[in-house]
Amino acid sequence: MKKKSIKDLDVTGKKVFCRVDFNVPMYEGTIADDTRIRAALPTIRYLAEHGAKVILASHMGRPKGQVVEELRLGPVAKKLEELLNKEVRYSEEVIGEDVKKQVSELQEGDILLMENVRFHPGEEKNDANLAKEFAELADLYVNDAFGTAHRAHVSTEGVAGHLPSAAGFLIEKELEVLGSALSQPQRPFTAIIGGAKVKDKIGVIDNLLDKVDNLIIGGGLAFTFVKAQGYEIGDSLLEEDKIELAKSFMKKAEQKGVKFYLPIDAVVADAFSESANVQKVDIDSIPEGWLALDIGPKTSDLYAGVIKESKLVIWNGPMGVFEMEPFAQGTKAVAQALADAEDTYSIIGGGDSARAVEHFKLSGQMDHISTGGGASLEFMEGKDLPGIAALDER
Ligand SMILES: Nc1ncnc2c1ncn2[C@@H]1O[C@H](COP(=O)(O)OP(=O)(O)O)[C@@H](O)[C@H]1O
Ligand SMILES: O=C(OP(=O)(O)O)[C@H](O)COP(=O)(O)O
Repeated sequence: MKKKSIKDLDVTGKKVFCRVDFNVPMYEGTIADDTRIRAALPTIRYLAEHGAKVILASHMGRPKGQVVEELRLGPVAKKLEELLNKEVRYSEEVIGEDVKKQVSELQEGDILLMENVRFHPGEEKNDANLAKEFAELADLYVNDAFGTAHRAHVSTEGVAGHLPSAAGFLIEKELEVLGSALSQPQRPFTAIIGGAKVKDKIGVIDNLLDKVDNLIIGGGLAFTFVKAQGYEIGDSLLEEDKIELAKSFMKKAEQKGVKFYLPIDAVVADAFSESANVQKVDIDSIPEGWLALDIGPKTSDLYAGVIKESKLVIWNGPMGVFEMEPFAQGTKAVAQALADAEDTYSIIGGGDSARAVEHFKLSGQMDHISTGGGASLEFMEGKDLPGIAALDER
């Protein structure tokens, strides 16, 4: 089931609705990491150089169907202009008169970025009317938003039903690299899961247990498991209704002979702040009212040892709140262990994990840095990604 590539489309003179993932981390109004924008450049350049009228669509953050000023794509349009060295038009609305007018004015090779598609309440509901409205803007649909390919939203899935469609270069590359690493994984195969999107990732763990030899848990996610082990976790991140599920995963791991690693110590703070009081404690001693914001040094050593012995490691989600110096050590230790492990093929998945590796200046020592966190995980689980499934076949 090979999907069409943009090279299979005749794009010259055509209006191409191109979904990209410009969900980049922002810090005080500026783009903290432009990896995802750079990753989309080959497709955007190809379209423009082949005379397409390019309409770019992306989301940023989770504005839940409302306009959130800080999540406007203006800074992204500027950054894109800088990277392409070419004018990028920008509309401050998702759909409406301004977008329509600007689209009608596009000449061959011109590029227009529309506003954050998640400002529209229909986007995440995969609303049929919005899909038609997007489709009416264009002649062709290209999806290059690998990071959002696991979402069945209008701009990633719904609109594909109305237009001839194809995958962009980034999606092709991601599928090729991830597909070949996972078709017959080198073993021991280790997955490291961290970060804060507990709801999203907890289900992934279930499926990974069928595939991996070692499963390492860190980040905010870990504390639902620590609680399930029977320890007190103070005010750490907790998904109360997932405790039973966490218990069942630990049982499944045991039955399947998968080694399941959880933090044995933690860095705790009395507030979610860089200037909080901080201490390192064993996992059974998290004080009441304190928050665990990083794995501790004993855990870092334990995890580094497992990484060293692995042949393939996929890593999604930081081990702690690495953006704040006092809670960055765990993430740094894991990144460093991956960088040092020469016989280990390392795949980094996800915006924040990629940002962490970049932050520690270790990107060059990783084998593949995926632009998708949740998307790469779901792909590795063997799930169909709706944003890819919806594209035309060759
Ligand atoms: N112990 C923790 N408590 C709260 N937040 C955490 C903790 N550990 C990591 N985080 C946060 O998780 C965020 C990343 O989570 P997530 O979006 O799930 O990762 P990714 O983008 O790599 O998939 C980071 O901003 C980090 O600060
Ligand atoms: O950043 C993203 O996912 P990731 O954090 O799993 O890499 C994508 O842009 C998808 O965003 P979403 O998880 O809000 O749908």
